[in-house]
Amino acid sequence: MSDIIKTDICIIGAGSGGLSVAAGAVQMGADVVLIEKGKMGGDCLNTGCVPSKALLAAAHAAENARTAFQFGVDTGPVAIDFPRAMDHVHSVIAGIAPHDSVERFEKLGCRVIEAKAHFTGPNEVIADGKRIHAKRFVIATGSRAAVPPIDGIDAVPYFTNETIFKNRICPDHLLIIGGGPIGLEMAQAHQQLGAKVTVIEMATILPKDDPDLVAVVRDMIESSGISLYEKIKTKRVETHDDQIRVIIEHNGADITIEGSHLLIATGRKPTVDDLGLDAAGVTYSARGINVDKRLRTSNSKIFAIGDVTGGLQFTHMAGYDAGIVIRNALFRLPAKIDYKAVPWVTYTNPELAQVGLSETAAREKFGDAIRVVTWQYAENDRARAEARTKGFIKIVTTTRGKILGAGIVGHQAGELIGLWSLAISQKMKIGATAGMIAPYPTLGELSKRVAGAWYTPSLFSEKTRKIVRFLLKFG
Ligand SMILES: Cc1cc2nc3c(=O)[nH]c(=O)nc-3n(C[C@H](O)[C@H](O)[C@H](O)COP(=O)(O)OP(=O)(O)OC[C@H]3O[C@@H](n4cnc5c(N)ncnc54)[C@H](O)[C@@H]3O)c2cc1C
Ligand SMILES: NC(=O)c1ccc[n+]([C@@H]2O[C@H](COP(=O)([O-])OP(=O)(O)OC[C@H]3O[C@@H](n4cnc5c(N)ncnc54)[C@H](O)[C@@H]3O)[C@@H](O)[C@H]2O)c1
Repeated sequence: MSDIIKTDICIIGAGSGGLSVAAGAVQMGADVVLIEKGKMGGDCLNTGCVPSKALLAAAHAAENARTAFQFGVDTGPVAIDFPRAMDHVHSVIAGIAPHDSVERFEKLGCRVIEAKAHFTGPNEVIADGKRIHAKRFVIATGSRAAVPPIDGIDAVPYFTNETIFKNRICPDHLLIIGGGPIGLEMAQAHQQLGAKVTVIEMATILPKDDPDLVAVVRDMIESSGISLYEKIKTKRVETHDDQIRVIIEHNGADITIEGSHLLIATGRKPTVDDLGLDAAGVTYSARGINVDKRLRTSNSKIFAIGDVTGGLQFTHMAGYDAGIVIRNALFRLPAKIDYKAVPWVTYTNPELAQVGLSETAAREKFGDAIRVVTWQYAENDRARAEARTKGFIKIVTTTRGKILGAGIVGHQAGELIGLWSLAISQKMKIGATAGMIAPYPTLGELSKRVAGAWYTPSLFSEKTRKIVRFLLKFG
């Protein structure tokens, strides 16, 4: 226990947030110690974004084959080899892993310690028997699945995001408690790979998203054959022979749903246990570590970023937070977080993407002094050519045309939302997108057309017609 390492920055957690701080800081000349107790790359690489999107890609491939007949392409019955779909998932992880590896970070110049870390005081962390004293610490310990205290839950086997990607047998009937992004992405992935799926949600699905956009996803979920129960109380879970039973209360009566497997996808809890936060003088709650706008904790030499702060739990936000910390810790700039233009995407088919204020949030802030314009995928020629006509784009502006928020539900919505993130972060007006030349035929034209729709009432008004008729009198 006598080794003392003195360093500029000590980072606890090598997930999306910790790795971004480490890579940035070391390449800018700081001495960096990076500590990871599990797999390098954290949740996103090993048990989150990457495996979920890889499994969805396999599932969408199956669905595309099933629906290819509409293009005159007959595939015959589609056979799913579930273990090979999982092999695809793990080959994608393995392909990305070197980028997040101990070897790469050591090559960059970081000292990587593979052990569990905890604070022993305001300026000391211990890991692997080494005492680390740093000018600044960064806590980037992420989050884990929060399992609700449902009666009987401790006596039934269930998956969380940490175990579901290890499963190599296609469930006969996957029961999913929780209809957020994890629940819905996994529901669609498994349904398209051949499982029967039931989703049980205590509120409404995707409760953080615009209900008009969510309605399109709900329609897709239900029409694909997934059973969906919303506004439901889960009373109890139990095993029966080799099956799992979920007992729910529906319209005042108890209903028993029986399935072969259970996935819990009911949100996250921050990883704050056994970190010695009290010794470090860092305050926290069940939601996560408290931080100010510069991401400093109650101990100003210790920063916290990413999921552990309980904010917007996305990989791109952990990366964004990392940039704020680098500016504060390395350059002593008072950089502050600004979450006005944070996009997020749920990668179901159709995808649902959102950035800025939703219509509801905008009405709460501006009352009726907003304008809302929409444009349907069905009116986009590329969407028609690809038979992807479900969905629409919705833009919310001030009455003077400042863009406040954008929501898109439809094919490739996640690829389309970037333009609107930029527009909001740069405080652009709707005229900028209306005037943009969009290549034809692309889904990108949706953005131009919805912006054009903003001008339709004034452009094709009686007043404009009068002006045009007047000007035409002059030849
Ligand atoms: C199924 C699923 C799908 C997702 N899909 C997406 C998506 O498509 N897009 C998106 O943007 N986000 C997605 N997310 C969210 C995303 O994974 C997280 O927001 C992101 O990983 C958070 O990064 P982080 O660095 O804060 O934490 P993590 O990635 O969780 O990293 C924290 C690291 O800290 C380590 N650690 C914890 N305690 C200690 C300790 N005491 N000592 C040493 N090390 C420690 C952990 O082992 C872990 O490696 C998904 C999440 C899940 C679960
Ligand atoms: N595409 C993406 O970017 C993506 C994908 C997956 C996860 N994530 C991130 O991971 C986070 C966690 O995802 P998540 O889906 O677990 O959490 P979530 O908090 O977003 O959704 C959980 C859902 O479970 C419901 N729920 C909670 N307790 C319940 C109970 N007892 N019975 C029935 N329903 C219950 C909630 O009402 C909610 O709709 C997300 O919020 C997001 O930040 C992102």
